[in-house]
Amino acid sequence: MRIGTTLTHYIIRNQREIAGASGTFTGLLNDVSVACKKIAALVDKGALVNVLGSAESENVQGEQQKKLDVISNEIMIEALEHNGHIAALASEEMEGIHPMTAERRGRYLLLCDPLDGSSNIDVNVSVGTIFSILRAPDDATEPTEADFLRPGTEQVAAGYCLYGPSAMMVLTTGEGVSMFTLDRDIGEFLLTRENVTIEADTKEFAINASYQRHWDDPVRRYIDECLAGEDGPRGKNFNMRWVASMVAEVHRILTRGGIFMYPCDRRIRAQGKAGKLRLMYEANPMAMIVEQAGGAATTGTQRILEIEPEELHQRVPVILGSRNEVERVTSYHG
Ligand SMILES: O=P(O)(O)OC[C@H]1O[C@](O)(COP(=O)(O)O)[C@@H](O)[C@@H]1O
Ligand SMILES: [Mg+2]
Ligand SMILES: [Mg+2]
Repeated sequence: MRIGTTLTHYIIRNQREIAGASGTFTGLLNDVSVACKKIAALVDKGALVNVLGSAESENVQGEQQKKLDVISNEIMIEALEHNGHIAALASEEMEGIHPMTAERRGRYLLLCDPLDGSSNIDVNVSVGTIFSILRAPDDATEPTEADFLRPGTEQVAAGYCLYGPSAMMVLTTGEGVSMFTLDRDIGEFLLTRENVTIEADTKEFAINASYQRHWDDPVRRYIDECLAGEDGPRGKNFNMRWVASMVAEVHRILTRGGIFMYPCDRRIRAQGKAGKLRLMYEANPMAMIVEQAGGAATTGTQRILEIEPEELHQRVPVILGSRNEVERVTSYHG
């Protein structure tokens, strides 16, 4: 499609090709983009408005919430609640699902991490919103949590909005990945890149190396080999990055390749968890985007998109990005 096309027009054009499309999906993506524009405006204003700092509360996962975590969650609910596009919403910041009333019940389910990378809010470093869209069950009965527990292969669409120097919406509906940049003067996301692909090889990895002493052998081996550079078995030097906002890491990988790892380790296992990142709000949508761009995403032992979810707030190890590197780390787990 023509570079500069608005996100709304882009979605309408896509949907026109689908027989029987009712406009609900177009409306839903429009709701999400409105919410993201509102969050982008707040992130942009930062210390000028009262959105920085702690909210003095914890979310269901026992994590300290930031004011902007709570506000972003409210913005998502408000944008989606009245339009009849979704049957229910699930969010990292809410313990249970948020069902719509019967008269407002739509055909889709939306899952989101309203604000990803919250530790970066107060230091003015990139954060983002991640979302995943599933189809609601046909029978139009009251949606339940069980309706959300579907493998990532069933996602109808996934995307994120990066609040960086520019705000960017990155979207897949299962036919490749497109990027839109927010033109703040006209308040629209405009298409700036289509058919995004991730190089199969890379010389850049991202991992929080402060947990090195807790790592399992396969992860330790992979990183040791990268660090050994030209003199080691890989025969090339690697660069390292860690933003601590998954959205920013994935965006870098979509732009110039790389591998991102948040593995399970002894520290995480000792807390009774299987990983740090959330399957439904982080791993699944990002895995769909990365695969749609020709990359790969595994837990080390399994393709992320094929995991059968057991609970809404389930956590998983994540290894994603340039295909050959992800396959290498995964083979070390074999
Ligand atoms: O602080 P750590 O352990 O490096 O973790 C950073 C990771 O945590 C996350 O921030 C989790 O997201 P939230 O901010 O939504 O909780 C990821 O985006 C990021 O990759
Ligand atoms: Mg997150
Ligand atoms: Mg979050």
